[in-house]
Amino acid sequence: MNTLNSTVTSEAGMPEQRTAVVQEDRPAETVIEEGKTVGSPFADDPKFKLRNVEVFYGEQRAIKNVSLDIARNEVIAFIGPSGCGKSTFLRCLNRMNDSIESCRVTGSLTLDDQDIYDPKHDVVELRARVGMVFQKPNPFPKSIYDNVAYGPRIHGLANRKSDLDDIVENSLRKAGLWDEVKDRLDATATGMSGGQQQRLCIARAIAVSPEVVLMDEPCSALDPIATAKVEELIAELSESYTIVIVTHSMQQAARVSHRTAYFHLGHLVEVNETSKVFTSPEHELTESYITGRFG
Ligand SMILES: Nc1ncnc2c1ncn2[C@@H]1O[C@H](COP(=O)(O)OP(=O)(O)OP(=O)(O)O)[C@@H](O)[C@H]1O
Repeated sequence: MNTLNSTVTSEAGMPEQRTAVVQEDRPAETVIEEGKTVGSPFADDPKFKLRNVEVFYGEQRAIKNVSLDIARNEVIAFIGPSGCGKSTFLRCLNRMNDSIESCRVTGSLTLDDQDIYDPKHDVVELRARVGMVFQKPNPFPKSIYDNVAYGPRIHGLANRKSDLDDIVENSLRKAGLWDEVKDRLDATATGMSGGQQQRLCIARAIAVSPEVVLMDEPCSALDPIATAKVEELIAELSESYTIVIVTHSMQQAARVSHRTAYFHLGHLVEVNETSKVFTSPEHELTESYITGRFG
């Protein structure tokens, strides 16, 4: 028997132990060494630098000593079995977890070397820099125009009506929606199809010129055609923005992302170039997940 001086979690989700005991006849890769991520979790010039991040819901530790860089203008996908902590970790990046009373985040999280959890950090400004698109399209019960104009108005980004018109048009164009809605900007947004609503939410997120867009399963409520449109959009947006996407679909991760991060029971097990993760994963748990042995 070998003894590891670190916390591990077994593939079967056995309780954590501070000291891991590995059976000789069991490959070492089936255990997770806490804080050790295989592959390439770090970048030369990161946008986000995340170190030893832990997230607690009350006593429950949902994210366990995760360190990761998110590079400028990359699309990185977070994948892993249900409940492994993908959304929790994503929500740390613009402090969306702040609204959950029992939630506590520790570790170092910087955006362009600024500590985003510094109590002096302006959360409204952070969320303008790091926008978010949710699983279910959630347009405001307002007109299409007002949905996109909302952010620029509250952030004072346009002095004149014509400036606001330009922002609305550009955002809708970038979201691939302008031609479909330009003749009915005053129509209520909730009357649009689900796919159009989700692209409107993307237009709303980019209207405030964010640097990063977080997407939490943005296509899970969409049909295949609407999904394909959003995926095309992600590829176009990646020229201007850093994109972090949580997805249950491995095919989607493979189609849209440059790097893929595999989470398991709150640990970040492996991060690599997406093609490598899906063709030759380094960690046995990643391989088990992508080959459908669990998940
Ligand atoms: N608001 C909350 N309060 C308490 N526990 C929570 C809360 N949100 C998530 N959790 C717990 O934290 C862990 C990680 O959940 P999270 O939703 O981040 O996982 P996930 O990988 O995104 O899951 P899924 O793929 O099912 O959406 C789970 O055990 C979950 O039950």
